[in-house]
Amino acid sequence: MLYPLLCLIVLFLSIVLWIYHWENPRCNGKLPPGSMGLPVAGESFQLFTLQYGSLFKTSLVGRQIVVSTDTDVNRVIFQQKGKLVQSWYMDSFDDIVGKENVLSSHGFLHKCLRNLILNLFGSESLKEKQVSEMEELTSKHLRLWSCQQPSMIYDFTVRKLSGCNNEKLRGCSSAFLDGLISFPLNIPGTAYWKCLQGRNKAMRVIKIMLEERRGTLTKKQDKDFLDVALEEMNKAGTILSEQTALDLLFALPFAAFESASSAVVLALQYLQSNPLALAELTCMERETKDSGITWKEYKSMTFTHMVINETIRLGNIVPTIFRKVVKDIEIKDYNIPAGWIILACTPAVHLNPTKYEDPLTFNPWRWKGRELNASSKFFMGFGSGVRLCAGAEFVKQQISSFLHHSVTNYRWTVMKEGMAVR
Ligand code: HEM
Repeated sequence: MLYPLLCLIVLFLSIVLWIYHWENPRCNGKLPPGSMGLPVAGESFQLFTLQYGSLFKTSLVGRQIVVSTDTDVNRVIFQQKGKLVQSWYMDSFDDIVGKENVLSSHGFLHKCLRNLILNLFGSESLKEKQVSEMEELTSKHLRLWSCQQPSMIYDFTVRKLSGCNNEKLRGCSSAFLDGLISFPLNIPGTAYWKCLQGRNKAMRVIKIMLEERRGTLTKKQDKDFLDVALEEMNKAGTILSEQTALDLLFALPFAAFESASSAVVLALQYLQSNPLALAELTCMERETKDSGITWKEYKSMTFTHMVINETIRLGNIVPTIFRKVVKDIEIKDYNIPAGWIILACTPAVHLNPTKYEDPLTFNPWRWKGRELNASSKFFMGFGSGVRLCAGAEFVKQQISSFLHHSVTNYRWTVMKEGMAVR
């Protein structure tokens, strides 16, 4: 009788201790305010109603988390080069986009992947050549749009990566995109399962593309990502494995397509409801109206850049960025222990009325006289610091080309009202 009773008391005390530790996590200082919520579930269900100020602790799906909408804290975190914090994404995200994806990679591997991407998508490689390629493709796709074939951004990214438009690869994309943001339940029939199936199919196609290219590798001038990746993989002591290259080839078109197409659609929606902005965009003076836009012209399209920044500011395309704390951080009188996740909500500053007057209004003119860079203290739509979006210049150029052609050569009407949910 005594033994079961003792067991019950021990069990009870262990549960009480566990709940106490859950609510009062270990910390070498003061944690930010907030609550850890219920054991395990944390505050997953209340996240969007929490009100503890701009920096608070909580727990979401079993993780210890500090949420930051504080611009200074976010800036400090983004400037870190992996010593205090590391980029972090959920395991289910890594399962889908690949374990060695650029977003989750660190140190030398991250540097190597980032350089490979910037070689293709950074502003140096964009200049004249890309402007004309983009022009040609935009015009072609705008014509195709009348036949309902909107896949411009996806096709262009795949072309830059592999030199061709692979129909089979495009076929895998819809299943993949449906499941990218879904509950990670790998059971036949679920969106997540379909997504992993889509990934497997796409990876088989990409592997064949890489194999075919391996057999025909030549020293050509105009290299795509397959050429560059194979060259890098052939170097002695390289850190780039075949799997990493395949993961990158798989993930980039989707990353580019998802974000850039959202931005284009939002820009059109905002412009449609703001005739003054649409008129100003339409009457851009051209040196020679019949030829394509030059790099110099693209750089001087100030109002277009203002429209793009305003769209990204208002559009919340990337609502949060995650970092994992690798060494205790002292910040603003608080201590964030190693192992915790920081969820940096960059859009909070974009909608802060003290930084942007009447923040929910689409007003491209507010950017007059402000910096139009991809990142500044009050604009982090493309992230900031060492992980600043590697496709920022590329996507801005894509959107500029698209907006210019659609407003100068076409008129559009809204056929069915959509609703953007923030
Ligand atoms: C409007 C469109 C886009 C938005 C709003 C956007 C936003 C972002 C943000 C916020 C980050 C930082 C993530 C972090 O710090 O963890 C990021 C990273 C990245 N983006 Fe974009 N992005 C866009 C388009 C693109 C495109 C078209 C490409 C591909 C060419 C691309 C490639 C990347 C890559 C490779 C990274 C990782 C950089 C690194 O970790 O060093 N993005 N993007």
